[in-house]
Amino acid sequence: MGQGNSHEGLVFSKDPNHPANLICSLCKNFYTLGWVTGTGGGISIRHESHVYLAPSGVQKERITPRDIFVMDFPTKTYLRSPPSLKPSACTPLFMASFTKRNAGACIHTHSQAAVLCTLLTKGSTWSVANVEQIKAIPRPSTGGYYGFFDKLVIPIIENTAHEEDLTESLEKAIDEYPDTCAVLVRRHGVYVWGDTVWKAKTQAESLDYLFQLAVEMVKLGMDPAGPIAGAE
Ligand SMILES: CSC[C@@H](O)[C@@H](O)C(=O)COP(=O)(O)O
Ligand SMILES: [Zn+2]
Repeated sequence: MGQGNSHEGLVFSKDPNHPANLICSLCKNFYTLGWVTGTGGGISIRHESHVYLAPSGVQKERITPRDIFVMDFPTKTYLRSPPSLKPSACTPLFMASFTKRNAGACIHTHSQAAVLCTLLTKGSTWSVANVEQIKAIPRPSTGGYYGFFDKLVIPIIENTAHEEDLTESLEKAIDEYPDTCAVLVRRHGVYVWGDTVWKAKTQAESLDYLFQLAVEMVKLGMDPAGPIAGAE
């Protein structure tokens, strides 16, 4: 065991639902979806007072629990730092969802559909309406979820040279869009969070479905946020 691995109990568990195991299995899953290819993207999980983070610049689908960083959430100090690795550059962005929204997990993808949706508009939001999958997206102001006839609006922030420099604009978007569970990053990807890791996953999947659908709709000359044809 190298230096920095003194807290093995924090990451080694036979439980497949232990956050350190989940980060590894979900990254494999996300890799097959094209969300975390070429080291981009990732996921962080907050469980009780601990935040679990992947290392930076590594092939995310090959991470093992040995590589996982653990932060003490109240003090923001690292309890476990694997030697020769740095925590994900997305850490301050994941932390924004934990501190501002009390999220239990935050997923960052480099999904091409997400990137394309940021290129379909020069504006600061992306919208979709009247699609069944919208109903999987929570709407905190109502205490429930979006309805089929609602318009879902996701803020878009501009990309920066370095991931951590996105923090201020992501925090601003979270404040300005209290109903959003995601922020798109132009020419880069999306951050999606949820109350639990499973909610974050279903919300990220639902949003990616909507991003892919919207791209196809635009190719067919349809407006993803427009009214239902014939119902105007
Ligand atoms: C392909 S490099 C991508 C990184 O710059 C960044 O955008 C990213 O999503 C992952 O950062 P990382 O520090 O590897 O967790
Ligand atoms: Zn990224």
